[in-house]
Parts: sequence; C-alpha cells; structure tokens
Amino acid sequence: MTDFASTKALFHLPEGVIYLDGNSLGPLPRAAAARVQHRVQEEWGELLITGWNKAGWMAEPGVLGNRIGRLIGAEPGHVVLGDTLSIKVYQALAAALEMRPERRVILSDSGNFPSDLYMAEGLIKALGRGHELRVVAPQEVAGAITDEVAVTLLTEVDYRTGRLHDMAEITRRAQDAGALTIWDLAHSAGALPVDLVGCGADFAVGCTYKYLNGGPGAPAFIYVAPRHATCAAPALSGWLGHAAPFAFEAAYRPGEGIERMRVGTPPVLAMAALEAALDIWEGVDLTDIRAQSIALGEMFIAEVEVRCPMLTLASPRDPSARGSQVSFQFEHGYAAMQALIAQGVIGDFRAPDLMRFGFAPLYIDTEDVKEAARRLAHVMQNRLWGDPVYQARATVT
Ligand SMILES: Cc1ncc(COP(=O)(O)O)c(C=O)c1O
Ligand SMILES: Nc1ccccc1C(=O)C[C@H](N)C(=O)O
Repeated sequence: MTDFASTKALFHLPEGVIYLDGNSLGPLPRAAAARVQHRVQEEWGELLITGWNKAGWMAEPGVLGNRIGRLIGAEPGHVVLGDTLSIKVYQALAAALEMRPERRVILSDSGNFPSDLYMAEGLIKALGRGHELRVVAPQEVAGAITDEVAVTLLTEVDYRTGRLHDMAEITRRAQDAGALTIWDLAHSAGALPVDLVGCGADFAVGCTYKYLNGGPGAPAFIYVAPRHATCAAPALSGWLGHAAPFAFEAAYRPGEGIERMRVGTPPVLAMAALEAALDIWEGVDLTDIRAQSIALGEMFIAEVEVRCPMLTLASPRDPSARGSQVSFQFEHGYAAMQALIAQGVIGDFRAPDLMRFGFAPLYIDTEDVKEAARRLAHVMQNRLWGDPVYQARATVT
C-alpha cells in the first residue's frame, strides 16, 4: 500500500494553500530544485557539450519515457519524450492517417481539449487530401465508429467534466471497424491506472506537467505500439529521429522504433525536474492512487453538496465513470473560483461556468478535502463572488 503521508512530504506546497489544480500543473517536488541546480552547475557548467554523452542527456528522452511507460502500461522501449503534447498529437495523427490511406475521417468528441482538434484541423489542411474531422458528443463516439473512420482521436478523461471514456471498449470497436486509436492521456497519466498493452492501443500521447509533476513546460510523451513502430511514418522528420543523426546524411531515414518520434534537441533542463518528479512515482501503485482519488473526490462531492446548494455537480456521479477531477457548475464560477483562491484553495475555472477541482493523492489528503469544502462553503454562503475584485479576468485561467 502506498504511504501517502510520506509522498506528501516530498512536495513543496505554499503554507496555508490547499492545491486542487494538479490536474493543470502539478506542484514542485522538493528534490527538483537541487536536481535542476546540479544539472545546471555540475553538468552544463562543468561538462559543457560532453554532457550529451557523459551525463546521458541524449538518451534521457527514452530513459524517462520508459519510466512513464510503466505508469501507463506500455511495453518497455516504446515511449519517448519531447516537444509539447500538441506536437505529439500531430505526429501520432499524421502517422495514423498515413497507415489508413483509403479512409478520410478523424473521429473525435466535443469534450476533447481544443488543441487536439486544432492540430487535427491544421494537419488536414496541410495534407490537402480531403480528410474530415468528425466531432460527436462523447457518449456517441462508440456508435460513430464506422468503416469511414481512419482514426479515433480521444482524450480519455474529459478536461472539463472528468468524464472517462472506456478505453478498452472503444479501442476494440475501432479496431473491429479497421480504424486506429490515439489516446490523449493528459488527464490520465498519474491519475489512474492505464493499460495500453491490455487495451491494444495503437498510439498514445500525454503531458508530464499535470499529475506527473514534471513542472511548467515539462516535455510531452508519445507511445507507438510495437506492431506499428517500424511502419509509423514520422511526419516531423527532425534529425534526432533519424536512424543515424550524427552521420549527417542528406536524406531522412527514420530511426529504430519509437526513436523516430523524436524531433530535435531534448529539453535537458526540464528533464532534470521531471526526473526528480518521476523518482516519487517509483514506489507508487496506480491502483492505490485510483482508490484514494475516488475516496477524496467522493468526500468532496458529499461535503460540497451538503454545504453549497447553489453548485451543481457537472462530473459523472459514478466515480468509476470519471477521472481524478470533479467539476461544479455555477453561473458566477469564475469570480467564485477567484474568491476561493483568495481563501487559499486553488482550483480553476473552465468556460463557460465550471469550477474544476483535481484530486492528487500524492499530496492531497482527507483533511485538505474537508478544509477545502469548508472554505468553498464560506465563499458561497457569504456570496464573496459578488466582489468586483474577483471578476476581472486574467489572461491564463
Ligand atoms: C487533453 C489535452 N491535450 C492537449 C493539451 C495541450 O498540451 P500542450 O500545451 O502541452 O501542447 C492539454 C493541456 O494543455 C490537454 O489537457
Ligand atoms: N499547459 C497549460 C499552461 C497554462 C495554463 C493551463 C495549461 C493547461 O495545461 C491546461 C489544461 N490542459 C487543462 O486541462 O485545462
């Protein structure tokens, strides 16, 4: 059983703050600052360019990829880090479309994160081959998988409501219909057990700055199933995905397996912080995380529903149908969230009217949940959202 009291001690959390936004940006692992400093001073400073070999910088996207692979049920050697999640979505989608040249439909849902849909739109334009992005309601995805569909592009956990897709079932249906699947695990990796091998997923992508706590701008990851690894064509054919980058050949030849999904120079400083964050995950069992995250979410819903009748649950009530976040609908949700943040409880707001709260058992415990509900009740019962100071919208919400 994971000892969550000891994992909590491994994070820096500002005094008095209850942090329920690790689903957007995870908090700072205490060990990260020294790790980054070591990388800067001892490695960059002393080793200079020899650090690529001597400190293992060049191999790190695959080394850390493997550590993430364990958390998402991937085979060793089939996950690599780099770039941003939007870029990884583009790469996976381009490769999948190339593998189904006779089909024209990309199937997604209206709960998907906009960047995934925007990347699909951009790729369709660049290809100029008449592909269609078909966006249906989340509950209609399974029924919309027809033999026109080349690939499904879905985020397993809805960023707004936390609604969870049945990855195994949708993957099975898609493959029965001859389609490929891309799973965006942004809100899944580190939030709940993921079994890419068991589901037979074709491609998966995700970020490392949310539940994995890699820090702002931490690199994304991509998984390609071994059966596709030697035929998936890299659309972003950068030199570090080349079979022999340091041969400096004139023409591109894709690298072995997942290596071809690398593009350019890895973010060496950012990987140092991520490495420290992944150390925390070493002893953690995702089934413990899931059980505790459900317990925390259930407790929060119960406390809030008793204390705050103006808030309406916008997440699935059945905990097995949602990820690790809970959202409530409220007309003045933006201002109410700002007022709550002023009370030391950090969640976030998603337009048009959702107050969103993430539960990460590594550093959130039952006392935090009860206290967060108490402070939320204070905001709601005293109508603190009415203060104009809380209504001015910031650039990043
Ligand atoms: C589901 C999902 N996909 C894609 C993104 C975009 O990721 P990035 O900004 O790293 O490209 C995010 C979050 O920003 C997300 O939540
Ligand atoms: N990368 C960010 C940078 C700035 C502000 C938010 C983000 C997020 O990741 C938002 C997240 N994807 C969400 O589910 O809302």
